[in-house]
Amino acid sequence: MLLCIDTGNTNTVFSIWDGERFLSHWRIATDHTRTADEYYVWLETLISLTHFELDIDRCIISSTVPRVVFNLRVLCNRYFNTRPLVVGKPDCLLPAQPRVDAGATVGPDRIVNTWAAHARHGGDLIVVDFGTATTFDVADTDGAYIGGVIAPGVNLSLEALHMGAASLPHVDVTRPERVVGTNTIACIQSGIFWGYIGLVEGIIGKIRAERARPMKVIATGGLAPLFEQGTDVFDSIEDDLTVHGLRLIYDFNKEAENV
Ligand SMILES: Nc1ncnc2c1ncn2[C@@H]1O[C@H](COP(=O)(O)OP(=O)(O)OP(=O)(O)O)[C@@H](O)[C@H]1O
Ligand SMILES: CC(C)(CO)[C@@H](O)C(=O)NCCC(=O)O
Ligand SMILES: [K+]
Repeated sequence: MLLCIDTGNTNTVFSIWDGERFLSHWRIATDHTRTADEYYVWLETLISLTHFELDIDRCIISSTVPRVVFNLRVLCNRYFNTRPLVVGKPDCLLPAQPRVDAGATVGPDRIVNTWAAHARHGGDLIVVDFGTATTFDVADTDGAYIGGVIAPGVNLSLEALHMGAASLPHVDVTRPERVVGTNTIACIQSGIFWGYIGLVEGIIGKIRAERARPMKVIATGGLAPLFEQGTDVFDSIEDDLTVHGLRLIYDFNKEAENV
């Protein structure tokens, strides 16, 4: 079985692929101090609550937090007796190379999202990921990442407002009934919800104008279903996009006899 690990700046998702389907999607807060032993105890407990055998012998990692990779490697080596593929490292082959400025690095999650969306939909695409950051990844017709946009994430913006303004409370993001709020919380919720709708629609419109071609828009990340309620720019919402891409990239390396 293949263990796919997707580490974002806020959360890390562990998913187990049995060759035909994902058996699990388990989430833990990203914390660079967590040790391999801690990951294993947590994973083993969750696995013991299911009906399947612990049979992991392969592993692939995407991490936007460089510091956690060391302990994840130790987890794979020590407990699953396998050397993991790490997206973005030279020994992990990519089905399509990012076409960006010489020497520029691209977040591995963005490379993985782009390839996953390409495999599912083909053609020119924009992937919108509502994670810690709100990112837009542009895929060329061959599925290569060719650039994008990074904006502050929804929860980060809410937190910044609360931190920077003495009288503004922390509020949860939700779709407000009206645009014009009649209390502080409703005003903030409107600013965030309709503000991000405007940001997403505006950026997608500008990318389409710049690229001058039709592009499908695929949305992912925990907040995608909420924002879908305020716009019709998304062609599809896919909550498993990153781990799906990890599985595809692992298979690509296997076919190339790189693992
Ligand atoms: N209605 C909601 N209000 C606030 N947060 C929500 C809501 N629905 C989902 N979420 C958040 O979405 C998150 C899951 O999204 P996702 O995994 O894409 O992002 P993340 O884990 O925050 O970011 P990253 O992947 O960068 O670590 C959960 O942590 C959850 O807090
Ligand atoms: C933009 C984030 C934080 C989104 O998770 C991540 O992809 C990242 O750290 N990227 C590095 C810079 C880049 O992608 O251009
Ligand atoms: K993510």
